[in-house]
Amino acid sequence: MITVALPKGSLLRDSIELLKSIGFDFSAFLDSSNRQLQILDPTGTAKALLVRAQDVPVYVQYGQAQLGIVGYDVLREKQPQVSHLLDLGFGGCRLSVAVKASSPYRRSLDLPAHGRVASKFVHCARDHFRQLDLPVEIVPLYGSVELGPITGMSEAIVDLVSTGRTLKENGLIEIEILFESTARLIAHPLSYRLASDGLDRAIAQIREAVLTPARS
Ligand SMILES: Nc1ncnc2c1ncn2[C@@H]1O[C@H](COP(=O)(O)OP(=O)(O)OP(=O)(O)O)[C@@H](O)[C@H]1O
Ligand SMILES: O=P(O)(O)OC[C@H]1O[C@H](OP(=O)(O)OP(=O)(O)O)[C@H](O)[C@@H]1O
Repeated sequence: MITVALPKGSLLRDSIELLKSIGFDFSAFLDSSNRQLQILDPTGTAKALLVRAQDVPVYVQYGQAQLGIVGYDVLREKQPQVSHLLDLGFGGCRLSVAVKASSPYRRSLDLPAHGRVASKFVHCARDHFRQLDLPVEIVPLYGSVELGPITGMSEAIVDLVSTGRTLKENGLIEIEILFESTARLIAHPLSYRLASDGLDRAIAQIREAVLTPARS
């Protein structure tokens, strides 16, 4: 029995579609009335756990799930001890620095020393400003990070940008990209090495499905 940890939110639909293309059906997680956090595929050969995006690597690192699907951004932020297997190609976004469009800042180095930067990605943000040798205070938030500069709580944010619509509608502009992100397939290192429970076959099928443009 293979167990896969799936992220709630933005990546869920594409993750379920990908697994469906290799014969595992977890579409019950897309039903808004569903409250089950663990479901069996109808064939009884695989199980899925529905977890918060940032918790996917936790279940994989500790071996409760042999496989997981998670954004590269989360892997950069959390640095979990998991095997990185495959870029799945969906969930494209980037981690960027953004400021109020009306501010004078046009690159990270324009920000004032000891200014505040709000982010859900505190480690990535800290690393970015440390590399620039610019001392800033990183203010940890859990969401709606754009409110930092809008309310005057912070000069800047480090947050995910995809279409750019959220920034635009909140009067912010992107001034620097830290890195690009897509969804990744990760594995529990020991399970991957032992290739137990048909894991190698499932990984090969996922690889094939990702390389084949049209999924059924
Ligand atoms: N706007 C977006 N467009 C495309 N992919 C995104 C977007 N926002 C986030 N992602 C990707 O989806 C993953 C999950 O993001 P999502 O916004 O669903 O959850 P979250 O808000 O990070 O998690 P939680 O709600 O548990 O705090 C991110 O780690 C990223 O890889
Ligand atoms: O560039 P866009 O396509 O507008 O997408 C970017 C938005 O998506 C994510 O927010 P999410 O929906 O996860 O909300 P939260 O992080 O604020 O909780 C991210 O934090 C941005 O706010």
